Amino acid sequence: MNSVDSTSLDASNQALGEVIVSIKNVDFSYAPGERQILSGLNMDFRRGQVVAVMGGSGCGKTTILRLIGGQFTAQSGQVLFEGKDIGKMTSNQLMAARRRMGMLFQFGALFTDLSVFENVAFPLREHTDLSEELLRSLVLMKLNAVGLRGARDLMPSQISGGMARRVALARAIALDPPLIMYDEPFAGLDPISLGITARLIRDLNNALGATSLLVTHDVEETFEIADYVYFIAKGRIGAQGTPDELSRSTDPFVRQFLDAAPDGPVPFHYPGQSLAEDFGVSI
Ligand SMILES: Nc1ncnc2c1ncn2[C@@H]1O[C@H](COP(=O)(O)OP(=O)(O)OP(=O)(O)O)[C@@H](O)[C@H]1O
Repeated sequence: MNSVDSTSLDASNQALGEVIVSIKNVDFSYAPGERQILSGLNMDFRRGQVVAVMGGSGCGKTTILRLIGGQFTAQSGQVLFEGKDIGKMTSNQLMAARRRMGMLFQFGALFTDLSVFENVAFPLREHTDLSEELLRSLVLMKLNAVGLRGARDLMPSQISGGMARRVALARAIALDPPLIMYDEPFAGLDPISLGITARLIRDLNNALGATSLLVTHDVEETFEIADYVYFIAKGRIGAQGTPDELSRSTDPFVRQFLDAAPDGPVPFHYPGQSLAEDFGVSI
């Protein structure tokens, strides 16, 4: 189903940065005997790249972030972060690894009782012993990078949703993480804020020399900023390639996403009983 032939992929891979996260043959379900969410999943995330993970609702995109963050462990296979198996780390090693991962969760919730400044300062206060002066400079630099240095003293209730997302972004990069994970960074944003956030994700990634992993449904913005895109289907990779390669793809699965078709290889209905069984009628 892959839209890219493997020979050209191998050749282009050699010119790319080193792999920072590697998912190797991962099988995962949330509990024994429950539905298998991921099966035989393989993915690589390379330094310097913005990589998007897309796919139908409930296909396991957020689960992939949780495996990388070590909140859950795969039943088989490996999730390697900077070459080390996340699933085999001690809690101290895992904490150290997490300090090297910036996370922006769905709707990027801020601490409502802390100012914009203190929200961004929070991870620095938690994880470093920086002097107040140095901390102030770092926070203002991060706020400057997202265009909100002037908003430092405002409370979350005093800023717009788009601004709040940018503060959350500044907080996610406070510790200069080599890996930044975004879960639905564009959810609920108006088109202008959405465009600004997308551009910021790209620009911050370039400025930090980091790797950004983006779980999202917004094809247009994502294809503008991503270097590489994985489409997940049935617990594994349904298609992968650069935005250009995927845009030219004739694969029905890829087309369903790009053309926003309601039904296709990805079914509209979550698996369940038939209509006849639920409504007691023969259809
Ligand atoms: N903690 C959990 N325990 C049990 N099942 C879960 C848990 N979290 C998620 N699931 C199930 O795992 C599947 C994958 O969920 P996940 O959140 O990874 O999907 P997703 O692709 O991110 O979806 P969406 O795009 O709708 O956010 C879903 O069917 C969900 O119901």
